[in-house]
Amino acid sequence: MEVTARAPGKIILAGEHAVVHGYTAVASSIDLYTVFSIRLRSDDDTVKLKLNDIGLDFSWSVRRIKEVLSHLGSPFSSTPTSCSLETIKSLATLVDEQSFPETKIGLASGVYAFLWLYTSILGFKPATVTVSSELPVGAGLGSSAAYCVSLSAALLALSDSVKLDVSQKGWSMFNESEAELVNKWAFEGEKIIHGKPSGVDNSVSTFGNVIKFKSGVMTRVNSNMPLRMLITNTKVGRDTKALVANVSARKSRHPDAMCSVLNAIEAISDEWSTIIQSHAVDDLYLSANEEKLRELMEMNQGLLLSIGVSHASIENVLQTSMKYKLASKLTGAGGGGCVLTLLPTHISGEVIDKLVEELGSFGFQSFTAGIGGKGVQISFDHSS
Ligand SMILES: Nc1ncnc2c1ncn2[C@@H]1O[C@H](COP(=O)(O)OP(=O)(O)O)[C@@H](O)[C@H]1O
Ligand SMILES: C[C@@](O)(CCOP(=O)(O)O)CC(=O)O
Ligand SMILES: [Mg+2]
Repeated sequence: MEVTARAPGKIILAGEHAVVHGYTAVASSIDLYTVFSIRLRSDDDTVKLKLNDIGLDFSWSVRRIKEVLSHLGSPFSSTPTSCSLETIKSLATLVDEQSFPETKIGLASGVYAFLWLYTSILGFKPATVTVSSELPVGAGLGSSAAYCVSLSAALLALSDSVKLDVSQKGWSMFNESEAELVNKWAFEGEKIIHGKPSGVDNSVSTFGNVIKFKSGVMTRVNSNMPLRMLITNTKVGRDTKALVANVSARKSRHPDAMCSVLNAIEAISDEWSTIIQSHAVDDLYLSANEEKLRELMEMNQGLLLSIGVSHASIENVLQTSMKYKLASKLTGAGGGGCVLTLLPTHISGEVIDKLVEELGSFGFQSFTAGIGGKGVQISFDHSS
């Protein structure tokens, strides 16, 4: 039997970075998924990991994994546990032995997260594990969270911790307490990749839809507004962990100024959630709300620039969309990656095409994605 789990990426509508410091963010799932498939093996004693998006394959013998992690005793745990620094070092040994290419070393933390979640949830069972994603990796659309959520979901489906109906056909959902367990394990994985994640990305990937998130607490937001965003990938590589650390360093250098900025970002998130929950009584009301969101995006972006997470490529997208009277803001950690441009309902397809073409002339790639769909899902294939 093969177990497959898929988890969506996300856009942060308002409040990235601020949310790491306990201020509110509003985020939505998007219909681009990361998919993990796991097939347990009985023919040999290896754990094989195929990372299709980055073209890397790994193979560890169970004996070697046991040997390297022997200081942990038995890593099986029914409750989500954090990976210690000492254990990360041991996991790095396992990865180094497979001669990880120097040019892709930034991706190694994802493999550490894999090894931690795998051995913690499933123990030392041989298997073939494959991951592939529709999300750009490291571009602000929450690929790290979708990776950790789909991996945790597939592992838990094979463990004794959750009891799923494996005879179900097609995609099925976890119940609330199972989803909560998936989310908690995924957060432990995100910690390995991000250092200090807020938890907003794994929560929206697990539960889907639109959420408000503050100090580790998620609230579901009932969006009643048709939201359309153009997502532009600047293709400038960046690393969430480094950007989050830079913001924290700036906060300790300028605590009062940063506190004011983060408070202002929180006010923007709160207003976002109020606006999208309101019911438009007519077209006039809808365009007035769209205009408010446009201004909130402009303000949020200005504040993100002030905390040091914008980038020349992001500013280029802002300037270009401004020519079409459209507002944009970075999404995720910034420093490159993806930018959101709000597409109001009245805008014509022709204008969008022209904007996409102009953005394309800089080497950027723009696309739209469905906003606010389901969270993590699981499916079982008995044919193999
Ligand atoms: N499909 C994938 N295959 C391998 N690693 C992945 C994949 N998706 C995410 N990752 C891991 O997540 C990291 C990117 O996370 P991050 O810097 O937070 O960017 P984002 O979450 O915005 O895409 C990568 O360096 C890698 O370790
Ligand atoms: C910057 C931050 O708010 C979002 C990071 O998103 P991403 O990994 O860049 O997709 C960090 C966090 O909330 O953990
Ligand atoms: Mg991430």
